[in-house]
Amino acid sequence: MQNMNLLSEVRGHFMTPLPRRLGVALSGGGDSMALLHILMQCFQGQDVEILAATVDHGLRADSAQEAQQVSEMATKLGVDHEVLQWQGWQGDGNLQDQARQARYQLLEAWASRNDIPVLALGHTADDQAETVLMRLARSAGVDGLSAIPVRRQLEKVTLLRPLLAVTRAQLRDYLTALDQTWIEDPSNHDQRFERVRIRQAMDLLEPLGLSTAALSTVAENMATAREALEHYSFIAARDVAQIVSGAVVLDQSKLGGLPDEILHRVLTRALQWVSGATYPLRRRVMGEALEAVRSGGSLTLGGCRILGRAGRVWICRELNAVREEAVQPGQLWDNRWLLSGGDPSGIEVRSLGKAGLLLCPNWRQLGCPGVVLEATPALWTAQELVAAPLAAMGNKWTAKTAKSGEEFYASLLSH
Ligand SMILES: Nc1ncnc2c1ncn2[C@@H]1O[C@H](COP(=O)(O)OP(=O)(O)OP(=O)(O)O)[C@@H](O)[C@H]1O
Repeated sequence: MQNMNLLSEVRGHFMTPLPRRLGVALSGGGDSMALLHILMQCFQGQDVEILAATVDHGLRADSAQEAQQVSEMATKLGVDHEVLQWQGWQGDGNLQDQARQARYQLLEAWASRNDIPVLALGHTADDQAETVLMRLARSAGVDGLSAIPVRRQLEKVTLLRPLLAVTRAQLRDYLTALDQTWIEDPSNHDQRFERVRIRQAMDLLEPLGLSTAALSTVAENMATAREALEHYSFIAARDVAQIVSGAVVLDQSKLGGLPDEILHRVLTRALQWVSGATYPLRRRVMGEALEAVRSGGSLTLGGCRILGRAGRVWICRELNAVREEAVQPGQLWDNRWLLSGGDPSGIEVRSLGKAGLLLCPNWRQLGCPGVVLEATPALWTAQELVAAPLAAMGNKWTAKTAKSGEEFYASLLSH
């Protein structure tokens, strides 16, 4: 790709009016350094201020020094730069995943603190192709194979990946022609990482026609298919699903006409929305759930209870999966219910695990009995579940469902 083409490819991702401020997630590697240079060239002489930030994960001995080096490179280019520190690693769980989530959170917070509406990331066509291969290895469906999106809307910031059609080699050539340097991350050669092994395997796949370009095209095709599926799932959800007291309730008589893929999407999102999980459940664990829903049966899955009752299928929270610290007076039962109007110091709420929730008066109301809400399938309304037992204990609470149905329908669309 010639320089001019490279610039117009990147420029083409920006709609007018241009953002007044543009953030760059700058790891200091070749991709994001090239991105910074290209954006500076694209918007030279225009009213777009470019700022950059680097996340120091603090996981390698020289990471702070490297972040400092990146900061100096940016400052030399006249770009305002900030190092964002991550100190959250507790030593257990999936390090890669936690580091990635933390990185995105820190970058998003930085952008929103600095009134930056668009944050550019340096993912390339190679990242896209590698991601498609990794997803193939997990037997992914349309969503997984659509891999890395060009654009994603977060609460206040749009993530933009304008280099997704550009290869890593093109970016290296571009930087070399400008006589610019970058930092090589040693973990890019660490065989323990799946991405590194996949990258090496690409050399063998290329002669078979499984090229970076071909795999990137698969991702593009899948992203188009995904959009169509989301559109129809959204329409289907509005028809078959209602939100009742924080539960998703499906009308079983309407499910027969739905293709498996559409029902799968509605159900996956329903389980994710009810449980509050960060990620949707994997496709391979959803088969049983689909069957239960179609047959009106019951099942516990992913922190939810699926309950067939009189022509309707309820997808509600499994009490046993609610963490104790998530249950608080005022915001009861991991944010399912909002309580207001009573005396917040007058009540204690405890999770009893399998047994249910215990609502008991504290020292101010000694003498009143506590109320145990059983975890066994009872399909309470907010009033029945919360306000009535509390009122019986002399507390004048009102309760309303904290989660809105619109939120659920919107969750079927990726933004
Ligand atoms: N430490 C960092 N600080 C700032 N930006 C970073 C950092 N690491 C990665 N990035 C940004 O993310 C882009 C992609 O890098 P990389 O492929 O390592 O990220 P990733 O987080 O694994 O990507 P994803 O999780 O989205 O697949 C980089 O080009 C850069 O824009």
